[in-house]
Amino acid sequence: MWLQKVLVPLLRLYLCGIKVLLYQMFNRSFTLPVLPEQNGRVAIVTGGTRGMGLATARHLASLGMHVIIAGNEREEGRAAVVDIHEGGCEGKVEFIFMDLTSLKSVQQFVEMFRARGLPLHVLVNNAGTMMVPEMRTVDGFEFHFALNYLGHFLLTNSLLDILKRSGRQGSRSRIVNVSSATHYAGVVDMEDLNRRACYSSHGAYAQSKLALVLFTYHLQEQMTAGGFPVTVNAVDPGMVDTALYDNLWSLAQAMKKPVAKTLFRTPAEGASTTVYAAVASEMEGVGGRYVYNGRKTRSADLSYDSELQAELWKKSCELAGLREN
Ligand SMILES: NC(=O)c1ccc[n+]([C@@H]2O[C@H](COP(=O)([O-])OP(=O)(O)OC[C@H]3O[C@@H](n4cnc5c(N)ncnc54)[C@H](O)[C@@H]3O)[C@@H](O)[C@H]2O)c1
Repeated sequence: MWLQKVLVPLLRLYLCGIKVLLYQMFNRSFTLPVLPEQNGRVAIVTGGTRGMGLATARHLASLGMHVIIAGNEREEGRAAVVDIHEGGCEGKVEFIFMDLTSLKSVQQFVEMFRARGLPLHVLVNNAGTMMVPEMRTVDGFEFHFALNYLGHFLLTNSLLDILKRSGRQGSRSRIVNVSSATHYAGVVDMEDLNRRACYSSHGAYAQSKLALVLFTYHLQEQMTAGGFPVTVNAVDPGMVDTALYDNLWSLAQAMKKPVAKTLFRTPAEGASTTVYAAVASEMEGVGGRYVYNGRKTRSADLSYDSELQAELWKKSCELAGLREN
């Protein structure tokens, strides 16, 4: 059990990391094309207070977008807003509190957003955590599963009617789910989504990122079937030097530092694929893709399993207290 649930996910995850680093050693970061102005359009970026979320929020605001940063760190949120405004961006930026580890907090954020009566053109599900020790959220869910996946599942579904209303043929609303190459090492354990049997932080992180890809494909299918003007894509930013690695074991931290300096991407480079999926003209009408380094890439074989997609969707509705549609 330990071998299969702890050691194997750990080795698979580090193997994924090595592959990404080798790629980054020989390939430059993706360069964004010229992006269209976004004046009058509205975006929500979860976890936009630092790292790639902040870089994404800054870039979208520089295009004239009204950006709402949703996060659980108020001080960091205020500082992010000041930082973006001081950079002389074109758009409006604000921070609204939302803790993705609490379903109630997500619902309160949605209520607050609805009360504003704003449209929503871009939703970037970026917030995340990695390799936290075994912990439960206030709702009793495993931390990675709740924060990286289930909170975003509830947020997206709760905002879907606004996204549908805000999109048009030729100018669809866009949902961008920030996944990771670690999803290739992931397994979704439908019998034990909360990983109670034998906890591995590596396995839990990889599962949450695979769940996001399964969710992306299933939701896109629903949008296409219903003829709704909304597209959904998953993006993979590569390995990026951010606070995400703060929970690594101390030995791994020490080894990471020199490697990160030379081979990791900067937050702005990492955010470029997210920004591309969120606003590039080339991505208009394009959905159900896994985008890496600005290109459509094949995701893990498991992620295309439509039965697993549907099963996860059904279970997620139950867990998040949503009615299945
Ligand atoms: N850094 C990498 O190498 C890398 C690689 C692949 C994917 N990713 C993904 O990119 C995304 C952004 O990560 P990053 O690298 O910029 O890390 P980061 O730690 O700098 O940013 C994470 C963001 O999530 C927010 N967050 C954390 N807990 C939250 C909660 N409970 N509620 C709301 N927001 C919360 C943080 O406040 C922060 O703004 C994550 O989803 C991560 O899994 C990162």
